[in-house]
Amino acid sequence: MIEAVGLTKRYGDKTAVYNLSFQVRPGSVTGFLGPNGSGKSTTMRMILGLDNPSSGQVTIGGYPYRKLPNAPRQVGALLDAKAVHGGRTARNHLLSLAQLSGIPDRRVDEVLGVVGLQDVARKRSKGFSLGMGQRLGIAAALLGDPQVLLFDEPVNGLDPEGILWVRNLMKSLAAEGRTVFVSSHLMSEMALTADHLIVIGRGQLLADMSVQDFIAANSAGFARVRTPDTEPQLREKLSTALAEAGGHVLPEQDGALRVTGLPLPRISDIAHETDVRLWELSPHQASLEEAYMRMTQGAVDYRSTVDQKAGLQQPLPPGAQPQMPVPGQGQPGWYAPPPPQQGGQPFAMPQGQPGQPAQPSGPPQGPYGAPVAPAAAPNPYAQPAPAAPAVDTTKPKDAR
Ligand SMILES: Nc1ncnc2c1ncn2[C@@H]1O[C@H](COP(=O)(O)OP(=O)(O)OP(=O)(O)O)[C@@H](O)[C@H]1O
Repeated sequence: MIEAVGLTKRYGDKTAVYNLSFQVRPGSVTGFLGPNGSGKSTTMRMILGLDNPSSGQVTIGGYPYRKLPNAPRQVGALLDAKAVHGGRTARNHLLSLAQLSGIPDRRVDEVLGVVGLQDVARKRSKGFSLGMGQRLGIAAALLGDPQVLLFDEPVNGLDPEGILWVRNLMKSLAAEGRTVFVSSHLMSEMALTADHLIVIGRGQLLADMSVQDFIAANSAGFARVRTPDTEPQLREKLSTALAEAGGHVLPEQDGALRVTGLPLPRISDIAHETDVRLWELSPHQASLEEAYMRMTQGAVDYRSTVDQKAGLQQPLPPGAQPQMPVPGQGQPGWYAPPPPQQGGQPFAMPQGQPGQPAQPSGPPQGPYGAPVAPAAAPNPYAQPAPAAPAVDTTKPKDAR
């Protein structure tokens, strides 16, 4: 088990991690989520003894990493896949790691097989693609057959087959009773891989709960309602009636309506009363991505702006319609419906000073129950956000 208690890391004026306490338990995959710069890598580095906490502590099996007996046999980690000697072959890189930790040479060939690099084992790693580098980093993490594994964005650069392989690998490692702690920005992947989530924002704990609980706590389900495409006036009629009944109605890209605030039977009754035929009425659960966006939107330091294209865009071809606004696209502050029992985000960013308890109240609500981006939410930890373009999280850190 990994246990952090009051973990804090300051770099000069910058507080990267503040008073973080959590446990990562064996037997499940624990996802570690947070916006860019929220402190995930810093936390992982402290777990691995690569950085010293300013205060607090983090232990693995009760020991700080540096005091763990034979740590490389107990803990495997992928932090930065590019941190290899590019002039060495993949096999020699792993052999040198194995020899340092008293791991037999035959284990190197085993892990090369596990990650699918056996055919390039004798090639220098500087010629490796991003995905091959990731596989080599994963091989290094598996080398000592450790009980505790940390992976920082392991699927970066992997092809779909590789992503599926990593997903199954994480799950099988956890099923063997190991502790698996994995960070990723790919929410769809996390939803399929992780059992439990630890979410941080600006260095502080936002959530520590199962994936199911996280989604339920941060977004309500919604109904998709579709009226006949051939009769657009029915759609308008139903929208008005649903809104009058207290529902929140948003258009979906395919012409359906997304309705929150009304139970399905009520929507059906309203459609019947207003004499509107339905082609679809279906219940939906918000995705992990939507729940995550809702929770963390107040803790994002690097936010993109709409590209105005300086008037350079081509005029629409004759007859073409401008795109219909779609929930979550180009609508700042719209993420997923809030959970009804909470009336909003239950895990708002702490508004107080360090050391003071977080305020449980959610951010101000906008139309459709969506929280309005806090205009001047005091953040005692962040530096002023640089006027930088959005960070492309699909690229590895060293390629951004
Ligand atoms: N060595 C350092 N010196 C100064 N500041 C640092 C250092 N390492 C990290 N930071 C700062 O600490 C904060 C947390 O960074 P960290 O890399 O841990 O975030 P992250 O959650 O891993 O981000 P990302 O998702 O972009 O990888 C950032 O503001 C970063 O600039």
